[in-house]
Amino acid sequence: MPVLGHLKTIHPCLPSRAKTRSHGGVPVQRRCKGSRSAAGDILGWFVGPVSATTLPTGSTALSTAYSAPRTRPNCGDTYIVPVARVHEIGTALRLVSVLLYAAWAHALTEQTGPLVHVEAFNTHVFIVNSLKIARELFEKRSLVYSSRPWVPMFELTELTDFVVGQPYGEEWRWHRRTMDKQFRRESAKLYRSIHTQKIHAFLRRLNDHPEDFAAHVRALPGATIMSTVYGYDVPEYTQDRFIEVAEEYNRRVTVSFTPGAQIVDFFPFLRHFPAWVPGCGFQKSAQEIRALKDEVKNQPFGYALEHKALVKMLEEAQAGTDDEMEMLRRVSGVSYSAASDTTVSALMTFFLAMALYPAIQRKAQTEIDDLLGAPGGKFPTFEHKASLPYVEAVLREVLCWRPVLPLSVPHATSAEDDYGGYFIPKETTVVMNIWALTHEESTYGSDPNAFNPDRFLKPDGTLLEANHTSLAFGLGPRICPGRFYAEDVLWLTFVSVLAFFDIGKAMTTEGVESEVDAANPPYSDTTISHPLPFKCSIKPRSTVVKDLLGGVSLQE
Ligand code: HEM
Repeated sequence: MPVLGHLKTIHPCLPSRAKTRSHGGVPVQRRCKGSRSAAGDILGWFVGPVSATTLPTGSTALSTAYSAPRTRPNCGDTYIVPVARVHEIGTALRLVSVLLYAAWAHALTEQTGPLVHVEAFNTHVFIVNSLKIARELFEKRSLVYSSRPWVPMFELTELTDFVVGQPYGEEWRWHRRTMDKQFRRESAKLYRSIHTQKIHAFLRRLNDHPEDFAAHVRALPGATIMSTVYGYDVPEYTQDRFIEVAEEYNRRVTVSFTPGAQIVDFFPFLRHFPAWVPGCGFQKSAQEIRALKDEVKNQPFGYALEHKALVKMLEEAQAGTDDEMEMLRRVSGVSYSAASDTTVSALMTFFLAMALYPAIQRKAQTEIDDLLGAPGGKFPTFEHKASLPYVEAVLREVLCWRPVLPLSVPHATSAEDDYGGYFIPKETTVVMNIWALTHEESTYGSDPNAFNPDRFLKPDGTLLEANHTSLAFGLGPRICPGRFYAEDVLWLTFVSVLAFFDIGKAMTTEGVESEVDAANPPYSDTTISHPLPFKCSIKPRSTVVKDLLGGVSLQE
């Protein structure tokens, strides 16, 4: 079989300029003595840098790699990986994408160095695995490290309409200021009555149909954000056009932007070719995504203006110029995409963790019961937040144990830089490995892989000062603007579910608890990582709870 390409992973530290040859301004390292020939079997190749078991399936690449034991590669080794035994180019490109993920996954383990360089098809990616370096690059040197990589599919699908895809510069600043204004800590508090209303409706659905908990979880963040941004109430239990389009947009964007998923990612000149040219089917896909994006941006915004919804963000739109109106359309348009899937992931991790760690669930419930009385007596509210440190610790641990975006959203350099004597060229992709940062033993203790909220508490049960949660939202000027909002939705959902329900492992048909590996439950290897579908048992904690939630009137 022909060899179609090479993927090099360089482990685990960057070469200094003095020690390496330079190729196109980028350091090149010596080849590892143990490298095998280009005719090698692809599985055989990965015995070295990446676990062989991660490769053929792809879908389990990250989760497998988290646990796969492996030996530490020698500092400075270069692994040349042949992409062989591949029958057609599409498969080859997908495979390269899997290889990239697998290489990144490898970087997730503590055996690698604090900074890893991966190169594929002349694309250079630096992965930051240490909090110290992350703070240095993304915070102290934020002028250089706050842009986004240029990806042909971003351009073709006009992702740069949205703040998340915009390069660092004036337009991004303008969008970002508006976003920050609407979602900063104080503003986020204004949306708490919306959260309360939507979360109470969610509890009622959970009570009525616990077996459909995943569907209820999926609906909740969308309902809160649509109400917050557009004053639009998503109808319950029925198909909704705004939600359908936004979900379809999210799905298409996720699939299309998997690294290497499109041939145009490797051969950018193809973006100038029309869709009918063989191999340019990505053009049709890009056109469909553009149409969905326009719908996401325009339709609910039109609704809000038509109904004169006095939503905070849109108050300014009434008197805005055309440019300001377009900016508001975009800023509100990105909110659903950014808020929904991310929050769903964290909510699902919560249900999973509670099913897997019953003692922790009991401890949180005891704290709540001590404050509110017997289950079903009272609804928890934001007023109770400061008195429930253990619940807050559960929230922090959910976000750190299985970070929603394990590799964040890629950054890019807007100028060349030297770090620790190593050269990082302009327009290099730089990935903040949130997973590695939230599993650093020096910060999180000796067993960072266990679900253990106590790591955020002092011996007297009060919370540690440092807000570790924020790492799950990134660092520096591109830190998630929706973090306060998201934390509010998550906190009230967690505390309410714990107050009213017991979550346990699902029973098999034989009546025994189904087995899940508590230390390493399977997750998807997508940019936003989700627990793979699982079942659990959800039961009201008392008949009082059942009656309370079954009642027609729910507290606002
Ligand atoms: C659990 C929920 C969430 C998590 C874990 C999360 C995490 C993140 C992360 C890691 C980034 C990338 C930061 C970077 O590039 O360094 C990000 C960006 C972003 N998030 Fe969130 N997010 C969540 C919810 C939300 C919500 C609710 C909103 C809006 C209301 C939001 C809006 C955004 C936007 C607009 C960006 C792009 C910022 C920029 O490029 O300047 N996110 N988020």
